[in-house]
Amino acid sequence: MPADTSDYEAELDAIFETLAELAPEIRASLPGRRVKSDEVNPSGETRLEADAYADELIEEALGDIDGVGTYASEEQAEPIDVGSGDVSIACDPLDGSSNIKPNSPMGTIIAVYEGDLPAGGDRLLASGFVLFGPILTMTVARDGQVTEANVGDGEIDVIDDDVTLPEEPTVYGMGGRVPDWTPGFSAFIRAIEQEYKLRYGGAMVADVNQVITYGGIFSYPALKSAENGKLRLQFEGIPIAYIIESAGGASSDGTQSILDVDPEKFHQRVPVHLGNDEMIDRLEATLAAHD
Ligand SMILES: O=P(O)(O)OC[C@H]1O[C@](O)(COP(=O)(O)O)[C@@H](O)[C@@H]1O
Ligand SMILES: [Mg+2]
Ligand SMILES: [Mg+2]
Repeated sequence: MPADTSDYEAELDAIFETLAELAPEIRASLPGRRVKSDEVNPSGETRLEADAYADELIEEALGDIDGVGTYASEEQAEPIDVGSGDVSIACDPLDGSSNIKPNSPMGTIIAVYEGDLPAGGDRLLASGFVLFGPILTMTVARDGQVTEANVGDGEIDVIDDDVTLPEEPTVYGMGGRVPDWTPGFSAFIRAIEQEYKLRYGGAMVADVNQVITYGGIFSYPALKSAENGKLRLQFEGIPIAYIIESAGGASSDGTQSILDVDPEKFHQRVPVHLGNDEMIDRLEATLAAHD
């Protein structure tokens, strides 16, 4: 169960209003920043100039909000003290940033936690993502409710105040090389590919938004070469799991909700499965049968 938000309404309002204001600014900064920098992030990935720029912009704006004490980013080794206050923000400034080169969609993810990091789903106050697609949108989960808004002009213009996964799933998308999948995960995909359409673009927020829109499942699974997969718990796993669960779906690390995973390390990775309840149940059952 995520944390009680009643003492943090003002901070949450300010955080999401500020993120909406930043969205067009981040988008406008992208065309000139498609090249790689010579830096490597804490997960060992080469940063793009766009990753670094978006991170600075977000740290400055969200770090300035009253009540926000800590800003942490996938792009930085340690959380940063940005003021006094009990609210910590964990951010993936650009999710799927390798998509900038082919000009494909990507996003920004934020998780708002109560207290110090690393934190688990029980200390999450709210989460959201901006999707830099043909339309600039922001999807926010707060108090168990998901809203989608247009933020193209920096204002929150709500399109849907009760985003819910469709009951009939139709799409699936998953990361990792096929020979690197575990036997259980391969068996699950072999079964569902008979029924559903493949949709995978390489940016979690965009791939997850396909699932939110059409119903289905998104996975970045445990791999033979990496038992915790690729995605990071604080910055990607927990915030998106909360959005999917609040929209009536389910999340799993293979055996339990991602919101129940123990946060041990700041840049910890976690296998991620998100989608309609029955597909997550079927996945967990197939993985258990191949254990
Ligand atoms: O290139 P792969 O292995 O399919 O990985 C894609 C996954 O990696 C990510 O791009 C990781 O995010 P970052 O760009 O923030 O590192 C996810 O958005 C996406 O699901
Ligand atoms: Mg990411
Ligand atoms: Mg990123």
